[in-house]
Amino acid sequence: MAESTDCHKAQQDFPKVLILKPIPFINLVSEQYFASNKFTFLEAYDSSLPLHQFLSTHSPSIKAILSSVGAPPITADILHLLPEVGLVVTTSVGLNQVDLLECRRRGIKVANAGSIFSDDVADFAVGLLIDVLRKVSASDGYVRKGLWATKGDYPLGSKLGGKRIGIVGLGNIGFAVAKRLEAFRCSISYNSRKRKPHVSYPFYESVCELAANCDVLVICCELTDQTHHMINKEVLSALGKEGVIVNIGRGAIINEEEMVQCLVQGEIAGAGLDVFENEPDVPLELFAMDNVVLSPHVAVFTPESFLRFKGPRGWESGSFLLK
Ligand SMILES: O=CC(=O)O
Repeated sequence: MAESTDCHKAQQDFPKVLILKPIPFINLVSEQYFASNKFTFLEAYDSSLPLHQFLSTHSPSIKAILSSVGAPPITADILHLLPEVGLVVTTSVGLNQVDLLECRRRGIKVANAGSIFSDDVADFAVGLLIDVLRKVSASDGYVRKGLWATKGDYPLGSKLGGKRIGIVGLGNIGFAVAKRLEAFRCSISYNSRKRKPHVSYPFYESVCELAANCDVLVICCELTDQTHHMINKEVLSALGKEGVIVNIGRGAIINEEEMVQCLVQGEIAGAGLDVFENEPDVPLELFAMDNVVLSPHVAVFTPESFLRFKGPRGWESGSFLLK
């Protein structure tokens, strides 16, 4: 009994790490993760207290925040309630849910998943593109509904090789997508915040010009104030009636309403979408379109990548990059 009380006391002294929403797929590592002997995890989502009250109650002991894809935003208001926080870590690549300016202002360190899942996301982007062009999911549905036998052959898809691919955001993921599509004999060009001096792919300063010179746009950039709704009707019209868009970045980089309109009116040919503006809500119009492939934000990583970066003593140092 004394031992368990001591143990309980010792645990109370561990630095507290706040979690605002269950970490997706944490079952991949869960037992060791929650048995940490270095931290106590405080799961705000399990508390019956309203969030602000929960945070005020625990605020002196919360030293770090663990975030993830789809977690509530870590705003200046939340950070204001947590004066002892010195570190925010997210299992995601995207940092759009973290107020980075406020973190910088307060000297809070921020770490994300860096490039450890880039291959997985890039594989998925190529998968979505092949699916849209060659109608893999649509023809699967055709066979399953028994329509092959009653209605005959399904329309053929379009060839990937030779397509002009525009990568929007040539970071780790964008580059991994480009390398894969080069192997399919596609030609690559890109738009990024800045021209990359060591990259020979043609660079377009304007995303609209990139779209006008491509058959496919693959959205790989971060969601920021600058990229919010950057892909709008004008860009999609420039991509044109034969054009296809793939999004594995964040839903709100595309003006979803305008994209749906373009798809409904046949102003672009198709879309492969892993991310949406208001996840998990997906515009209903898309459900009826067999030129659109939908997935529920799963490009993110595979169990293999997740486990590869966990050594016998937990996460290997260097897996998560400090920003
Ligand atoms: O969307 C996934 C991520 O940001 O890791």
